[in-house]
Amino acid sequence: MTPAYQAIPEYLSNTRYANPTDSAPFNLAYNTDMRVFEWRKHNPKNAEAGQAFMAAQRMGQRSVWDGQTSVKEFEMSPEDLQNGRVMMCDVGGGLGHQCVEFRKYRPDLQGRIITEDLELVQNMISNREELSSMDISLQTHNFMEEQPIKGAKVYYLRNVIHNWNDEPSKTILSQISKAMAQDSVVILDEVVMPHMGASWKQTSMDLAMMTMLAAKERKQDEFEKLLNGAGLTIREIRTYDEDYGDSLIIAELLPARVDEKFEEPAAVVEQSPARVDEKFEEPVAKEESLPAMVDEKSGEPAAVVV
Ligand SMILES: C[S@@+](CC[C@H](N)C(=O)[O-])C[C@H]1O[C@@H](n2cnc3c(N)ncnc32)[C@H](O)[C@@H]1O
Repeated sequence: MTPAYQAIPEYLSNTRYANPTDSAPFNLAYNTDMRVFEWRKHNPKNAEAGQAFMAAQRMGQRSVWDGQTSVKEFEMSPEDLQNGRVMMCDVGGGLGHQCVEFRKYRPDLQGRIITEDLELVQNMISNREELSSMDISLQTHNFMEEQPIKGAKVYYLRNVIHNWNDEPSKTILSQISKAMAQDSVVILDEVVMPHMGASWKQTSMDLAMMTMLAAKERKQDEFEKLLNGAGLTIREIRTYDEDYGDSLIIAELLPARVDEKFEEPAAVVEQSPARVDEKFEEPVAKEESLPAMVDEKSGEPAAVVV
């Protein structure tokens, strides 16, 4: 990462100090047009170090699976269990470490767990026996493409969306929303930035995302707008680490999307922009959010990774 940080002044000077959205200082430093994840395919040693770091990065910090944060969304009905429904689909789950931690935390919650990531990454998994003994399966998946796991109870994404700017994030979330059942939820496990007075831990994460990936940490209203664009809306936010603002953002299908997918009465369609307005007091124009909702095409400062 260091060469990318060193390239920041030159990169910003070249781009007239605009917020990076396509390329990043990383691209200048490593003289490549590829994004980090693509570049790592050609630099397997870096890829391995990056994945190991992600698995370990929050050690010593407060874990989301520590008994203080409700995980009620994962609870399955007897019918769900009988039908073999997937309880947790960890999208961009890396080496599957969050699934293992979740199982250890709540062994009483039965239901299938699937961890998804790129083939290159899943080839690095060395504890396959441990995963299968915990009923955790691997699924190779590019999250820009159709989500193969349909109707999971929870689609969980930790530190995934902060790696991408808005357009690709919308694609990732749309692929999931298309696969959701009426009662599925998406849980984003991400930093939620405050409007003012961000801590140094938060700003260092934000800087890392900009430097490596032309991406960013987001505020609550930015998450809501992004989710709306993928047919989703925030149901609840549970912050479990105040220093970082690490939070579970629980999102469900927008009522309009439920009607569209499940052919239910359309009586609540008009509520969706109002809900956003109410919650965040932002003028969310109907023209802006509704077409997007239905557009299917489309530790320490150093301890921050992509
Ligand atoms: C910041 S890491 C987070 C990993 C894990 N969720 C965690 O919290 O430790 C982002 C993950 O996204 C994966 N990823 C990047 N591009 C992907 C793609 N197109 N499809 C699926 N996974 C991808 C990376 O391989 C990496 O494991």
